[in-house]
Formats: sequence, structure tokens, C-alpha cells
Amino acid sequence: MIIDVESAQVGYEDRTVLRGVDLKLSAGEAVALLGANGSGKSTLVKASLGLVPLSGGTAKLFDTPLGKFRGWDRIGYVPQRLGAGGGVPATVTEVVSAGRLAKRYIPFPARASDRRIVAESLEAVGLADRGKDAVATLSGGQQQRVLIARALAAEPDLLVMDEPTAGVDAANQDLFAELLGRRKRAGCAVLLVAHELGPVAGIIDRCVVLSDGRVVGDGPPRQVLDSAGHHPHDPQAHHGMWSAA
Ligand SMILES: Nc1ncnc2c1ncn2[C@@H]1O[C@H](COP(=O)(O)OP(=O)(O)OP(=O)(O)O)[C@@H](O)[C@H]1O
Repeated sequence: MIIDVESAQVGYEDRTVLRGVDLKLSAGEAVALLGANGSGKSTLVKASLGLVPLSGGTAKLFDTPLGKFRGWDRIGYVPQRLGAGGGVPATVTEVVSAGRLAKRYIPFPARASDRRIVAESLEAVGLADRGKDAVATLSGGQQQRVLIARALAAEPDLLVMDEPTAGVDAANQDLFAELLGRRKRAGCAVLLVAHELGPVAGIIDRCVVLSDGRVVGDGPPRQVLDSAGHHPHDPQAHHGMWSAA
């Protein structure tokens, strides 16, 4: 099992945000994490990676309890949004090259093999011609694609992406889906937080739906989305998610 979270509980200050959540992800499997704003999707992702502490339950990565896990170079993680950034204007290529850091001791100058995969990753997200540009000069959607390219450049065994296609246009979402499919076929496990599946729907094996810190659906996309689409209590909360799937 690549991710194995059982009965996870997480709270911020005095608020409970995850209330006993299970999440399992196998090699070569792609899971979409769905749910309304504030349902706990990002928190579950962070808890799975040890970025927020569990107050209850257990979490393993690659069959290893989080506390003992050392294989961070096997994981590509794209957080929700690129931070506002400090004073040094990083270029697009630098940010993507950082995805190779975990693979080696001395980061620069990059080896030819590193440069090749950085270039391929940029090409795959449609940014081949922007490599020398400062990241800050890119649009929000383009910056998001820089982070996606960085995660891909690390050739991870687990890709975790929090709303990777927010702000990415339709053509590039197709490209992204294709790329994700390729990684998956190479045996990579994929965990995706999404509001809408869009073009990515075709490569998703399973959807896990969160509501108020609990799993309320877990199964093949069709099945989960159909049943949730007929949810009697809160149709508005899921509006848009179903229509795209
Ligand atoms: N660092 C934090 N400190 C305090 N509360 C937090 C923190 N991070 C998240 N929360 C709260 O926890 C709840 C779950 O947030 P989370 O980001 O996990 O949800 P989400 O499903 O990913 O939402 P969204 O779709 O809006 O990103 C929200 O009510 C949020 O305000």
C-alpha cells in the first residue's frame, strides 16, 4: 500500500477537522479526493504526508509508519497554491529543477539527464518556452503548471496534487491528464484533490468523497458521483463536481 491512513483524526486548535478517516492508495492507482470547501480534503492530504499531526489513528507511506519513513524522494507533492514568495525571483527552470534535488547530493550544475527531464516536464505542461522567465511574471494558472512540472520532474512513485488544475485552461488540462496517465502506467500512485474532475476523470480509478471531516463515499467514479448526485440533503454543496465528471 502506498498510502494507508486509518481512523485519522486531525484538529486545528480546538476544532476537529478530520473525524476518523480511512484512505488507501495502491501502486498504479489514481484516487480523486472530492468534497465541498472546508470538508477536510487538504488536511487529509497533509496528514497522509505527515505535514499535520494526527491526534488519533495511524498513517503509513509505502508500508512504513510515518515516523520511520525516509523515502521522501519517492513523493511528488503539489500544494494548493504557490506562496506569495520572498525577494529572490526564481525562474521557472529553477523551480522545476528543485524537483530533482532529492535525487542527489550536489544540486547544481545539473547533469544532462536532469536537464532533459526538466525540459520534458516543462514541455508536458505547455511551458517549454518559459523556462528562463521569472516565476512571478507568470499567471496563476501557469505558476500552478510550474509546480506540476516540478513534481513530475522528480519521477516520483507517489504524486499528490491539491487542486492541480485550478486556473489551468481546458487544453492544458487535457495535456495534464495525458501526462498523469503516463505516470500512472509507469506504476506511480496518484492522489488528486479536485473540485471538478474534468478531463482527468478518464484516469481516475476511485473517488473518495469527504463531508465535514468524514468519508461519505468511496468507489469507482461513476458509482460515487451518481449516488452523491442524488444526495437529498445538500445538492448545492456538490454542484459543479458532478456535472464535470
Ligand atoms: N492551518 C489551519 N488552522 C486552522 N484551521 C484550518 C487550517 N487549515 C485548515 N483549517 C480549517 O479546517 C477545515 C478544513 O480545511 P481543508 O483545507 O482541509 O478543507 P478542504 O476540503 O481542502 O477545503 P478547500 O476545498 O476550500 O481547499 C476548514 O474549515 C479550514 O478553515
